[in-house]
Amino acid sequence: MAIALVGLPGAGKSAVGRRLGARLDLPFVDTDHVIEQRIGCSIRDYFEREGEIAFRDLEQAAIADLAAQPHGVLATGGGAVLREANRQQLRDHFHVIYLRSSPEDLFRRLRHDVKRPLLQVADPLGRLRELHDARDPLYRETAHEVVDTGRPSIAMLVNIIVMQLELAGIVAAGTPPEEPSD
Ligand SMILES: Nc1ncnc2c1ncn2[C@@H]1O[C@H](COP(=O)(O)OP(=O)(O)O)[C@@H](O)[C@H]1O
Ligand SMILES: O=C(O)C1=C[C@@H](OP(=O)(O)O)[C@@H](O)[C@H](O)C1
Ligand SMILES: [Mg+2]
Repeated sequence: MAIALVGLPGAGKSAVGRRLGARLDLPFVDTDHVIEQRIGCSIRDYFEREGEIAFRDLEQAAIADLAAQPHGVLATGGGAVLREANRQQLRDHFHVIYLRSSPEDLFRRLRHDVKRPLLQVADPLGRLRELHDARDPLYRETAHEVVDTGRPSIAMLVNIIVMQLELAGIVAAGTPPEEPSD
């Protein structure tokens, strides 16, 4: 079974994905982590040094590799849906869930974050609004289902996703629920 999470930076793809993998007893992979292992430095440093297009090429290669043997829970980077080839690979080989969030909620979560290169600007909330407008249709086009992340905690989101996967017959019913620890 292969599940991929898409959504804007801060939507919870990495945090929810890790806990979802543990809950379903499936391996968890983060494309950003795969890329960092390959380049031997942080994505922020790579972005600054080599530019966005070089990063997108690495991201496309990582997604193609992971889609060749789809298994487990995959957290993508927020820009993975920008390329048509990635959208197709994800849609064809994974059950894709769009973690939808408002720019305002994301801003609250990421205000003090320094790791996300696209948000190191004077007006990060404005940038998040632009990213949301440009990408929301692409996330929707790629995803098989949409989960709203505005109010639920990470633990609740894991429970909501498992319930939806059970209802859709993608995982067997009866996985014990996540403890609400946050
Ligand atoms: N639903 C949520 N409620 C509270 N905090 C969250 C939620 N989703 C994510 N976070 C927090 O927001 C930050 C960004 O989450 P992360 O998983 O790295 O996002 P992404 O991988 O989508 O960019 C992390 O500190 C994470 O713990
Ligand atoms: O939105 C984007 O274009 C990006 C999101 C990041 O991942 P997260 O969505 O996990 O922050 C990372 O892939 C890179 O900085 C580019
Ligand atoms: Mg992430």
